[in-house]
Amino acid sequence: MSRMRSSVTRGSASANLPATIGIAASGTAAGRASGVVSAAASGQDNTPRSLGPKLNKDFGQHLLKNPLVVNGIIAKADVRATDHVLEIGPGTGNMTVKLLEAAKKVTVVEVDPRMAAELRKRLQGHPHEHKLHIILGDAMKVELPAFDVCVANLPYQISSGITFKLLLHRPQFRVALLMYQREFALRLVAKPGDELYCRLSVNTQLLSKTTHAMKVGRNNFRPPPKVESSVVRIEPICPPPPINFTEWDGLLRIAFARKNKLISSNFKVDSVLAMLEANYRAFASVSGKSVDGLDKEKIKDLVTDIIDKAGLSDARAGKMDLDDYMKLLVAFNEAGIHFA
Ligand SMILES: C[S@@+](CC[C@H](N)C(=O)[O-])C[C@H]1O[C@@H](n2cnc3c(N)ncnc32)[C@H](O)[C@@H]1O
Repeated sequence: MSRMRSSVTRGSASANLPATIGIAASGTAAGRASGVVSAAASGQDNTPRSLGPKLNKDFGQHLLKNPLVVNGIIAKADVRATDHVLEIGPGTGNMTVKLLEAAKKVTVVEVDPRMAAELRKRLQGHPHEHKLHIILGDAMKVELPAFDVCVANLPYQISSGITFKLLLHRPQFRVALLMYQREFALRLVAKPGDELYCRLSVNTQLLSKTTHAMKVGRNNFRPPPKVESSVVRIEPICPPPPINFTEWDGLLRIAFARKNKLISSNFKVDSVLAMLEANYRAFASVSGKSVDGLDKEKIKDLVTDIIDKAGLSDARAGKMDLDDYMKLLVAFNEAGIHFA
């Protein structure tokens, strides 16, 4: 019986990531630096060491060598036989092989041609080879297909960017199981009042339900990274909230500039008032609204009034929830205060 070969596309560079949402979460974007090769903590290494290209830490190449972890991630993704799965960064295919068994189709996006070649070689003659489609390119730049489930042991340097690229992708997917650096993962799931609660938490949770799915120790990777990892389950909120994300993220940037201060004082910083005044004038000129007598002091009074009326005069960014932020954005916009 002749077997169909996997298909390969060279990705086009059309990253259409809207606005600025969530890209710069504070202090979280460190990549995994290479460490010393060592044996898995549990389970068997399913990557033949004699095969495969030299691992490149610039691409975050830390292969998941413990099949128990691979199977655990795929089980939590609840892949159905009818699913089209997207895998970011397949490497030598430790997860890809398992995904092919479970899904109808698997599209992988791999930036390193040596890895893509290795994957093709590994799957040559495999009974599910025909289900595999390889996109050779940078996942941040290529156009992603419609898919049901995303699974990835991510290169950590693209954690924030790829998370929002996925969340803003249309049509929406059902679920994503993504491996992150532990601290980044904890930020994604942090709740108001938690130490790690930040703009990244609020932006992600506006668009999805996030849960911490699994801790993964360093020794499950080859080579082991310097940091611990965690898998997060991400379920997009469907339909997405009808929010102008540029406005939303603009408000959050001001709020989280000093998350433990009173929110009202964050909006009274000189540079913030100047920006709000300029935006107010721009919107007023479009809508024909008068700006007679408008100055920074007037904007300050308006801001104070809005925050008071929203019942947030004692609130601090680090303790406000999604509803508080939504209420505040609506009140600001209704009064002609804009963040973009
Ligand atoms: C942490 S390794 C995971 C490999 C494999 N999935 C595994 O678990 O064994 C990350 C993979 O992503 C690839 N990669 C790095 N940056 C990428 C990017 N911007 N777009 C697509 N793939 C990327 C690397 O070449 C590497 O194969």
